[in-house]
Formats: sequence, structure tokens, C-alpha cells
Amino acid sequence: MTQPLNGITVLDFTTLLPGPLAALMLAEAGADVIKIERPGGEDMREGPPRWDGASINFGMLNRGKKSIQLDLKAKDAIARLRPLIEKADVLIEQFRPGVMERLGVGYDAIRKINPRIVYCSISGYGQKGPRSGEAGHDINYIASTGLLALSPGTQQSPTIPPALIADIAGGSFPAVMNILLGLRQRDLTGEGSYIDIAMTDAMFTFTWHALAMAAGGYGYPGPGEARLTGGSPRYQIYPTKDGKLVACGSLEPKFWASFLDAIGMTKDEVNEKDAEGAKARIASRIREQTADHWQPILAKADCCATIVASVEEALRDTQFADRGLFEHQLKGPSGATTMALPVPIAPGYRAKPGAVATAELGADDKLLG
Ligand SMILES: CC(C)(COP(=O)(O)OP(=O)(O)OC[C@H]1O[C@@H](n2cnc3c(N)ncnc32)[C@H](O)[C@@H]1OP(=O)(O)O)[C@@H](O)C(=O)NCCC(=O)NCCSC(=O)C(=O)O
Repeated sequence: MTQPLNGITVLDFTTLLPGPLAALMLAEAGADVIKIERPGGEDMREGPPRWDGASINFGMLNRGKKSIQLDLKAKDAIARLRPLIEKADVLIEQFRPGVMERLGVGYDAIRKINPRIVYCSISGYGQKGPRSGEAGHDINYIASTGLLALSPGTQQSPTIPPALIADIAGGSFPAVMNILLGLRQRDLTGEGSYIDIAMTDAMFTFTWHALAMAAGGYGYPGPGEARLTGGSPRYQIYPTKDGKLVACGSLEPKFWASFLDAIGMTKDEVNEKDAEGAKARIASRIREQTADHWQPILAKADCCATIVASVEEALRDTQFADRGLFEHQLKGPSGATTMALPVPIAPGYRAKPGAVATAELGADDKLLG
């Protein structure tokens, strides 16, 4: 089976989540990814959750990649890496700006060896600027760009978002997208390029509604005040009698009318001009019944309202399972298998359902010169 990135070699110097996930997506689309780890492995240092005798974090994010261990500070490190640099199409790194240069593998040094390389740096704040050297994690990136402050209750009862938005949507996805652009540009010009991904950049794209409100003269919305951040009864989470939740996204008039009809309420009973009152009245109605009661009613009403599923329940939902997403397997050191992390490469581009891959630290050390 031919995949879009067959024949593309990626050198992956990344750690934690954003870069490893970006490279995993490239691997899933057929690229040959070689991950370079410090001896012993980055993810092995603080005793992360283990499975089958190995780090499950490492396995989940690095399946299907080749793995080499190398002390980049060793005198012969660059010489040993050189054959890989010469044949690589893509390099991804995710250290603090300046680290790769100090190690002797910054863009200028690599470009001299291989001018066709597409070199992608992922960082929090970008390669230049007053904050470029600041350490940070996802929470800091969504905090400093205004995104976190849009959440309901950020003052009274702050909540940690359930997903690493900056890491994945600000780091992994833009990295993959821009690497593909870099490869396309190389097809056109014959030359490689340098890509500076700042996870904070994309967070401003996520504040689009606040920016639109301000541009429209309505002012910047406060925490939970905007239509899609909790301000509207149409876009809300309502608890059921049995401790489950209804996620209501009945924004458009026709869906809102169907939702109210499905729960047995009228527009007159729900005065949207009093948003808090409307939310309370709907909440009290939804709380009268269980999720099992509401689920078929809301599904039949076709009104953009669904029951909030746990991860376990979602995995059992045939809608998702039938797409072959959960059929890829990760094989551990003893040969045991578990479900591999699904990544959003389209069916037809990704490996066939049922593919089994390993992730073994240092398994490919022989690739070094
Ligand atoms: C995550 C960090 C804050 C971690 O900071 P630090 O632990 O201080 O690491 P630095 O990147 O500054 O430096 C790494 C050091 O390791 C050395 N280093 C790295 N790899 C090697 C190998 N293979 N061999 C020898 N030495 C090595 C490198 O030379 C640096 O040393 P010296 O040269 O001696 O300095 C930073 O890496 C960073 O800002 N990265 C970009 C943004 C980012 O990834 N943020 C986290 C997203 S993940 C996330 O939010 C989450 O999962 O949670």
C-alpha cells in the first residue's frame, strides 16, 4: 500500500507531547521517522506510567518510529549523526530556543550539510522576542494569550481544560501542516526551509470569537460570557438526574426550537433575554430525568444535543469504532499488545486498520555512523 509520505525521512529530536505527536502523524502517513533520545530516554526519568515493562507514554507517542539513543553533547555526536542528516527530508526539534545551536545542530549548521531539509522548531513563544527563553507548559501558553481567561469561572472556580490545546492544536497540528507546506515548497524550488512554530501563535486563532466581538464594537467578553463559552442557554452543559450530562449545542433557531420541543418546554417558558434564568429553568427540566431517558429523545429531535460520554463509553460507540480508529496496535517488549493512540490521518492515507507497531528505545542505534 502506498502512503503519501512514503520515502520521506524525518529526524525527530522532540520530547514530551507536541513534537512526538507531530512526528507520529507523519509516521502514520508513511514517513520513516527516526527519534533521537538522550541515553536512557527523556520520558523514562520520572517514573511515568508503565505497561508491559516499558513507558506507556513513550510507546503511545512513538510507535512505528525508529529509535536511537545519543548523547548530543558527546564530541563525536555530530559526526555520528551526519549520515542521517544527509539523507533526512525533515527535522523536528522542540527545545528552548538556542539549545540546538549550542549542540551544533541548529538550522544554519544542518543546512550546510543538507540544504534540502525542512527544519521545524516548536517552542512556546517562538525563536525571538522577550519571552522566547521562558520555560512553559500548555497551561502557561493558554494563560498568557488570553484563551484561558475566557473559560467560565476562571475567577471563582478555575478549571483546567481537559485537553492540551496549545501542545496539540498550537504545536503538533501546525507543525505537521507547515512541514507539508515546506515539502511542497521544496518540490517547487528545490530548497529546504526553516519553520518557527510558536505554540502561543495559534492560541490567538482560538480567541477568534473574542476578537470578533471586540472588532464589532461589543467589547471583549469576560470569563464564560460569550455565546460559546457559557453565556447562552443554547450552548450549555446540563446535568441529568443520574449524574450524567447533556451537552447542548442547539444554536440555530431550528435546532433550538427542536431542543425545547424535545424537552417539553416552550419559548415563552425560556426567556433568553434572561440567560441565567433560562439556563436555570432548562437545568431543572433536564435534571428531572436520566441520561437514558433523554438520549433517544434528543437523538430523534436532531437538535445538536448529546449525552456527555466517558472515554470508555466513546471507545465502545460503533460510530467511532467502525472507522477503524482503534484497531491499530502497540506491541510491548514482551509481545503483548494494546490499543495504539489514534491520530487524525484520513482513512486511505493512514496505515491499514490492524497495523501492529512497536516503540523500543534504542532499537535502531545501529543507524548511527
Ligand atoms: C519544555 C522546556 C521548558 C524544558 O526546559 P528544560 O528542561 O530547561 O530544557 P531545554 O530545552 O532548555 O534544554 C534541554 C537540555 O537538554 C540537553 N539535551 C537534550 N537532548 C540531549 C541529548 N540527546 N543529549 C545530551 N543533551 C541533550 C540540551 O542540550 C539542553 O541542555 P543545555 O544546552 O545545557 O541547556 C523547554 O524545552 C522548552 O521551552 N521547550 C519548547 C516548548 C515546550 O516544549 N514546552 C512544553 C510543551 S509540552 C507540555 O506542555 C506538556 O507535555 O505538559
